[in-house]
Amino acid sequence: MHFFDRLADRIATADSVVSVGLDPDPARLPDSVLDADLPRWQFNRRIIDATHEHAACYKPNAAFYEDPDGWRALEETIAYAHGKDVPVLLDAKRGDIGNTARQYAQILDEDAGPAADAITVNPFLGRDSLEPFLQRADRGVFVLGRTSNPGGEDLQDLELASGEKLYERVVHLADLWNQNGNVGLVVGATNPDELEEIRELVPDIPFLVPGVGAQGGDAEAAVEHGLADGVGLVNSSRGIIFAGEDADTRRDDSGDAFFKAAGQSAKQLKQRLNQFR
Ligand SMILES: O=C(O)c1cc(=O)[nH]c(=O)n1[C@@H]1O[C@H](COP(=O)(O)O)[C@@H](O)[C@H]1O
Repeated sequence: MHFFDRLADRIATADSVVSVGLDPDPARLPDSVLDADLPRWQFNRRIIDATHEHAACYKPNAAFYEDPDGWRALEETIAYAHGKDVPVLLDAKRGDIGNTARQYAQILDEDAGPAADAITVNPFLGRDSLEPFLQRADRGVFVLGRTSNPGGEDLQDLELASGEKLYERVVHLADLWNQNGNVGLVVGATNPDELEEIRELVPDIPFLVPGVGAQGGDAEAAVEHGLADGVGLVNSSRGIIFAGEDADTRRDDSGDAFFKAAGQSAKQLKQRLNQFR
């Protein structure tokens, strides 16, 4: 089954386009998980328990798992999310020469262990760097289009000789690369004008829209322009997983209040986004 069909099913089941970002910064974990064998896995497990009814997908960012314990935590997390019928979008922003890209793409391969259902990729190295991902028709490939960070404009807004901006060229290429119907675009909620413009350029491609919550992006624009035929994702990471981070809650041994706050935050974001769907 194609990734975007699976995602559409999940969006319908959860009545939600919320992507819950699993970015378990070790410096911010609550005391209740610190004694566990794998604190990041214990943290994610409790976040998933608290939020799964409201999650269209989980988006672990690979940066928070790039050490031996981290990869174990990530594998457990992917398997657990799948056990709750929630797809996993690995935010790894991959992009390298073909020979290397083939290795990176193995994270989409179930033979090698719990596999991500989709991945974010960086288009800077061009089509061959993305080919090993694009050819996996059953997996989603989200190409960075216009990112949410302030420095995104340094390169992405550059005007080419053709008069197009660089991000517009990337969007056009992503459309060409979408021969298997598995390409999405990453467009930050902090750029509502670009969101609207990119949606006009590619009416049929689902977006992953990060930047609501901690980065202060525009939730209404994220929904209005992020969805293609009702399919797309609006991500919040810190705004959900650390919603319970006041000093008392964080030190509480049971963790109950901490994780309850994450569940409430995911539910509130779902309800807010649903007003605009
Ligand atoms: O690809 C991404 O998900 C991404 C692209 C982008 O333009 N901006 C962006 O914030 N992200 C990721 O989305 C998440 C946002 O986290 P919060 O700011 O905590 O909600 C992080 O994992 C970022 O790496």
